[in-house]
Amino acid sequence: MSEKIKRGIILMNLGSPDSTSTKDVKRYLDEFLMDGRVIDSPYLIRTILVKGIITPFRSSKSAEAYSTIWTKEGSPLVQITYQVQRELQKIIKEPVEVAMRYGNPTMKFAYDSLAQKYPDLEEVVLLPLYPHYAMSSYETAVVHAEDVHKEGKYPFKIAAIAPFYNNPDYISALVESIKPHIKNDGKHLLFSYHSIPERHIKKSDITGNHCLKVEDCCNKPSAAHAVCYRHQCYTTTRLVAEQLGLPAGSYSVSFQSKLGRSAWLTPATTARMEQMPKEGIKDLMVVCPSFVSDCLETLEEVAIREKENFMEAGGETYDFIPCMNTQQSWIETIKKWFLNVDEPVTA
Ligand SMILES: C=CC1=C(C)c2cc3[nH]c(cc4nc(cc5[nH]c(cc1n2)c(C)c5CCC(=O)O)C(CCC(=O)O)=C4C)c(C)c3C=C
Ligand SMILES: [Fe+2]
Ligand SMILES: [Fe+2]
Repeated sequence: MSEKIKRGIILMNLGSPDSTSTKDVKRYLDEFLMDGRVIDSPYLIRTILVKGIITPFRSSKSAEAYSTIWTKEGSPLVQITYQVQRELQKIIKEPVEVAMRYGNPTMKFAYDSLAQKYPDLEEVVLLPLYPHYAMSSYETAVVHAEDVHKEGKYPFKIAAIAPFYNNPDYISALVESIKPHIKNDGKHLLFSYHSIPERHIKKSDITGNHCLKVEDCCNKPSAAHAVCYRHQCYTTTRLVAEQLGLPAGSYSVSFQSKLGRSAWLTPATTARMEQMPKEGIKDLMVVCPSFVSDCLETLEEVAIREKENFMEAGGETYDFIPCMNTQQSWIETIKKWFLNVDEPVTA
């Protein structure tokens, strides 16, 4: 008799449009930006903002950006997540599924596939592919997964792996992805993280009086750090810099992909690209640790557009460091977390 499979894993990523047509991009952006954890205005204002202003104007520009990175298989982010699935499936016997927060494949599709193919499943481990906690990434993915799970009355329970920004295996895998680019030739290493609104940092603060309220908040001990995106980005940077032995001043942090006019985390990557050559930084490497898979924000924004900004401002060399993608140590790390799901991944 065949062995009963009791556990499975779902790799959860953000998602992409189904194609680069303006129609598909608009549908994707509407779903994404109507998420109250992404644009957190009251529903009516959000609807006017998103459907009346942002997506009618942004969709065609965004579709053009997607066309520059699209492959014959589709979106890099979705395809890389499938590649991770295949690599992981080679080294674990339990089923591995993929789900996107927005677009396809949906969370429901992943749960349904598992439930149909594996009737003995008792637990599904969710891995949101975000190293850092933000209400607009990790939180919305997990809440959505819980909602769909409740609605579908699936026979298995679910357990989510926590943000892994300081997990030693994640840090080592990230370091391994950066190391081949470091030649000890004086190049500056920029850690460019996805930005978020400052308002979100304050909203997520579980103490209500620490984040962006206390001077140098991210470096002062606080329970708020368990869900503080900026603290977690700084921590990843510090741990990677320590492991690479980078001297102070040879690396820095910036935040990319701002949308709209409100205050987002600074310094902005675009502003730094213009300033760095004037400060004497002419040779640059850029790594994007808020993403584990390459996507629009790394391949188009950082590898193409920000490079142009840096070179136009007087930069001389620019190395974009790809995400971990299907790197073997990253795949082995996911396997380890899955097999030890009851142990915390965050220190
Ligand atoms: C790293 C995690 C992410 C956080 C946090 C995040 C916050 C956030 N994003 C937007 C708006 C957009 N993001 C877009 C693309 C995009 N964002 C992430 C990840 C995070 N976003 C990824 C991986 C991607 C790429 C998706 C892909 O298909 O490759 C886009 C769409 C593209 C565009 O038109 O620029 C938007 C819009 C907000 C408003 C936000 C926090 C409030
Ligand atoms: Fe984003
Ligand atoms: Fe903080």
